[in-house]
Order: sequence, then C-alpha cells, then structure tokens
Amino acid sequence: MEILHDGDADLGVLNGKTIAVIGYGAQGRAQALCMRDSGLSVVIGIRPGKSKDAAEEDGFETLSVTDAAKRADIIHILLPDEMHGPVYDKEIAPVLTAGKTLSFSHGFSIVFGEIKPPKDVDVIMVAPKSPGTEERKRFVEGFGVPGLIAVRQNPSGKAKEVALAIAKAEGLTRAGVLECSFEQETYEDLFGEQNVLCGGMVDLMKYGFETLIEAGYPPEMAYFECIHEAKLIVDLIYEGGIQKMNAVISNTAEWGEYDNGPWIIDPSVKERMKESLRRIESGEFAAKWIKEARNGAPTLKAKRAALGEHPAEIVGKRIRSLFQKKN
Ligand SMILES: NC(=O)C1=CN([C@@H]2O[C@H](COP(=O)(O)OP(=O)(O)OC[C@H]3O[C@@H](n4cnc5c(N)ncnc54)[C@H](OP(=O)(O)O)[C@@H]3O)[C@@H](O)[C@H]2O)C=CC1
Ligand SMILES: CC[C@](O)(C(C)=O)C(=O)O
Repeated sequence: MEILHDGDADLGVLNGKTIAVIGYGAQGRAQALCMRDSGLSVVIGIRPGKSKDAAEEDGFETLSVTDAAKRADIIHILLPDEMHGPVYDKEIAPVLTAGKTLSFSHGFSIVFGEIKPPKDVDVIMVAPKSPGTEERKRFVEGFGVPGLIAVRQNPSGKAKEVALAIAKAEGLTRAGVLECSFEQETYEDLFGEQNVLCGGMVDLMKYGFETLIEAGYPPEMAYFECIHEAKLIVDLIYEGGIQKMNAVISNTAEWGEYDNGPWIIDPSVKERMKESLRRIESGEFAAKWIKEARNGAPTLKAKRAALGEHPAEIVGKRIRSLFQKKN
C-alpha cells in the first residue's frame, strides 16, 4: 500500500474554501485547531453548551449546525457516531446543496446507512489514527499522527485532493496517510478498538490488577505493575517494535513473554476475534449500538459509572495526583 506524505498533498485546493467542523469534542477541537494553524478558514457548528464555550474560548466563530453547514464548502462531521444520523437529517440535509463536500473521521454512519447523502455532493473521510488529544500534541510538536483517507462520492473530481489537503493541514501527511475504502476504515477501526486497544487491553489490565489484589498484594503495587508500566512498555514497541521492547526488558521478562504469554492469551482468543470481526462486518454490532444509543444508552451509562468504582481507577487517581508530570 502506498504511504502518502506532505509532497502528495496540496493545501492550495482549499484556498477560498470554508470548512465547518461540526462538533467540538475530542476530534473536533484537535482537528479544528490544527487546520486553523495551517491557515485554513474554519468555523464551528455546535449547539449551546460546554463545547460551544470551549470553541469560543479558543477563538473560533461558532454557529448553529445548520448555519455552519450553509456557510461551508466542506462540512466535516465530528459528532458522536450515534448522533450523525439524527443531526444530519434535521440540521444538515436541508441545507446540503450540490457541490459541497461531506467529510467524516470515521465511516460508521455512512457504512451502516445512518446517513444517505445525495449523489451531487462529494463524500470523503480523513481519519486520524489517534485520540484527539495526542493528535494535537504531535502536531504542536511539529510532527503528526498517521491517518487514513477515503473517497465515497466524487462528483467534483477533486475529492481525493481535498481529503489529502485536510490530512496535510492536520499534520497527518507528515506521519503518513493511507487511502482505503469507507468499509475498510470502519471495520478495522471498530475491530481494533473493541479487541485490542480498548476492549482487550483494558480487560487484560483489569484482570491482572484484580488477580494481584485478590492475592493480597497492595493495590498501589498492582497498579504500577499492570497499568502504569503498560504505557512505558508500549512506548518502546511504538519506538522500535516488539524486538526493541524485548531488547530493553530483562531476559527473564522476555522468557516469560514467550513461555506464559501464549498460554494466557491462547489461540481461542483469535477465534473470538474472528467472530467479533464477523459481527462488525455484518452490521450486528452497529445495530446493537444504535439501539442502545437511541434508547438513552442505559447500559453504557451503567458500565461507565461502575468503572468509576473499580479499585484500579480509585487507586490510579490517587497515584496520578502524586506525579509531578501528568501524561
Ligand atoms: N475520539 C477520538 O479520538 C476519535 C474519534 N473519531 C471519530 O470522530 C467523530 C467525533 O468523535 P469524538 O470527537 O470522540 O466525539 P466527542 O463525543 O468527543 O465530541 C462530540 C461533539 O459533538 C457535539 N454534539 C453532540 N451532539 C450534538 C448535537 N446534537 N448537536 C451539535 N453538537 C453536538 C458535542 O457537544 P456537547 O459538548 O454539546 O455535547 C461535542 O462537541 C466520530 O465520528 C468518531 O468516530 C475518529 C478517530 C478518533
Ligand atoms: C481507539 C479508539 C478510537 O478508534 C481512536 C482514538 O482511534 C476512537 O474511535 O476513539
């Protein structure tokens, strides 16, 4: 797969264009700030509330979603995925005229049919492979995080150039950008966050922490070992791969990785991962999530509250408050 860099993108295609960032949360804030720093004309479409206040504190012009969509050439939807459909239908579709571009950072609402755009608009994706906070941090440091771009509809013939220019404005082409389809991004992103990055990793950490404290080890020790140090270990893999991490850790730890790791995370995990991918690709996961969200997200809220009571979170909060440099 070709990796695209700064030289493949031309910010000039966005000259004279207004980008409306719809939503000013994790991604909205990070992407809007980066695009503005790159000289683009950005307005924020947002409802009254804390996000609107934050956007104004950051010096952006804020408008209602409808007014921002009306003003913009490029409507970059950075609302929670579960809200894309309702907000699009009510506040964007009525002012979405031919020649505009609809843009996303995740393909969920397009792939699972929550949004059905008219044929006469471009539909693109610029998806940073990063949480918003880290994306902004890397940009400010002078580099960026990698990203994906995708083109779904291209009546203008310029959709890919526009997506690449946005990616460049956000620093993504400094790190490297891949072109894929909306389906590829949506499925791999959901797969990764559910099985490895969030679901998966979080459960592994919690089981490790719980096993140690149930055996009588102090929670602080369990936290340092199973949660805090995970970042330092992953940083080594980020910098130089698993082999670099293995070169830095002790031979004893490396031996334990080979000897015990495949027993703890045995091949049956991969079978469940395959089933998880099937549920994602078939739309089963999306249907379940949209049903939960439309119902007021009771399970999500209950799980969120329960997590706040987990001893790993309670001890972690205390430990982190003692650190001088917070990450
Ligand atoms: N989080 C991440 O790092 C990543 C997210 N993405 C994608 O980016 C998109 C945005 O996600 P994320 O940044 O996490 O979302 P957040 O939940 O962080 O932010 C959502 C924003 O949308 C606003 N909003 C919610 N409902 C409405 C509404 N009805 N009308 C107007 N504004 C509203 C919120 O405002 P308010 O404060 O008023 O609720 C908030 O500003 C999603 O498609 C997601 O999949 C992609 C890559 C990574
Ligand atoms: C890992 C979660 C993520 O996919 C991300 C930060 O990239 C998300 O959707 O938030």
